Amino acid sequence: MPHLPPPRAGRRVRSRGSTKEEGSAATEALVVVDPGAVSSRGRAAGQGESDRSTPSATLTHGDGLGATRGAVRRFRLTVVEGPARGVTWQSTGDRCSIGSHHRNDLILDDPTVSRFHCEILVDESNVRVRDLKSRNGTLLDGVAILEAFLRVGSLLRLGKTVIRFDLAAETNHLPLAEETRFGSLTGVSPVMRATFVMLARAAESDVTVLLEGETGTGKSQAAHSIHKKSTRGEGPFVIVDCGAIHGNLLESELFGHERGAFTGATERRVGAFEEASGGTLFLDEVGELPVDLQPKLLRALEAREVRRVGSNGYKPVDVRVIAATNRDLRTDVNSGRFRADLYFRLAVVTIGMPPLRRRPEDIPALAEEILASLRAPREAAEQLRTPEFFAQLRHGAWPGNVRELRNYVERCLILRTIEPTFEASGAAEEGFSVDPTAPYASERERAIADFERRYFKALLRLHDGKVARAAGAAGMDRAYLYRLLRRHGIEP
Ligand SMILES: Nc1ncnc2c1ncn2[C@@H]1O[C@H](COP(=O)(O)OP(=O)(O)OP(=O)(O)O)[C@@H](O)[C@H]1O
Repeated sequence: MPHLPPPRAGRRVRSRGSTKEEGSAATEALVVVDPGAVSSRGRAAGQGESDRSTPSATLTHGDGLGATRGAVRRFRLTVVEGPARGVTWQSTGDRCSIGSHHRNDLILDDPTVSRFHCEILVDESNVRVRDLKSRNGTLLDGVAILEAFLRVGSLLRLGKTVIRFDLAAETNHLPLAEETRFGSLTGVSPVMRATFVMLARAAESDVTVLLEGETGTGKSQAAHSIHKKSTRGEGPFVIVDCGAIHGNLLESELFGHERGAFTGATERRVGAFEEASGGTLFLDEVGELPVDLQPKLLRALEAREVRRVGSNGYKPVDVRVIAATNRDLRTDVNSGRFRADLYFRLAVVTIGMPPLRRRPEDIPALAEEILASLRAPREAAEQLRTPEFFAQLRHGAWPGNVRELRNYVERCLILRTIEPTFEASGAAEEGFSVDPTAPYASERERAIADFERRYFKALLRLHDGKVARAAGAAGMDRAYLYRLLRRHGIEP
């Protein structure tokens, strides 16, 4: 698998490590409503989930298209209570962000609604609502939720506003790339091919892009691939890891400094913006940018000119900016940790890199590519190319996504043995394992996915692989159980 090449003239800095409105939600609960309830009302069966969020940007899609046909059910929202009563909204894609800010899909002019209050995401198997750390919380049928499945007729309360959710009979068709590669990224799954469409469109323009996704999902690779395919591809690609550099130094890293600007500034230094001139500046972990630096970055993005620390004058720069984050910055905007104006400057286009657990069908292709890139002796690689090995890979939880997959395959290759995957080892021994370095929302997601996989495997073992019997014993619809088994790649 190709690694990100060392950037030309660039460098990579590795990571170190209003007043309260009415209707405040006192407690929050994670409500998981059986999505089968939606299916039984005529929804198309399928697989995939989605968790990434995006504002109403020019290029959006769901990471949970799960759509072999690239289609998701259309849905409709009706405001039934509150200042916007009577307003209706119909989806044209796979999501709807709701809030009082004008960059939402459904804009609610209600002071009790947060700027980015919540988001609704649809994929082939379910529809979910996710609260974006709103001030007054999101209540689903009277219960405060962080994330929950929606049913037809569900009522969502956001402050003083109540919205009814309905599915339409029609579907929305979302574009999928025919190619199974984009630059150095590989993906055969519909969700990855949908991502490739977004990345390709971003490469055609000079627009600022915000890449969102968990660690190891390929954000850096995506940024570099966009750069290479853009008209700036021959120019420099400069990377600054905003989470790795201390505040003061970060300012100098980004904008440069004059000699004597501060203690230790013995030489004049050109910053990343100037260094990337004619090319692309990649701001990794942009959510870590200290609050006092945010206005300076905003100014640089707006005016396309920078001022070195210790200098009086501004210098124009010709740079395309791509930023990446493993957090949902909208929640940081709500909490005041990230400036809204900077967020919008960065998120002109937002693209979500889907986690590997949402696209297990990509794993064999990725593993093949990893094996080829490791240039191992043929016989050693052949030993691993077994159906058992690939089946095990598909069942892994991969909280570290493609990076973890790569490390795992490499380890197996070196040790010439098939080691237990994360799920098979840690989770089975301890019953439950968590990664406290990962964001809470993604860890919770992973825990739920882990639980489902282990539960269904144990359930099937208990019932000798008889799905109908297992479904009956578990109190589930058989078709729904089949669908979940398919989603998790579990063979009955
Ligand atoms: N779709 C993909 N196809 C091929 N390789 C991939 C893909 N996604 C990720 N990788 C590989 O996974 C590893 C991690 O990718 P990358 O560094 O781009 O992830 P990231 O999202 O930027 O991670 P972090 O947030 O931790 O910086 C790299 O070795 C990269 O080559």
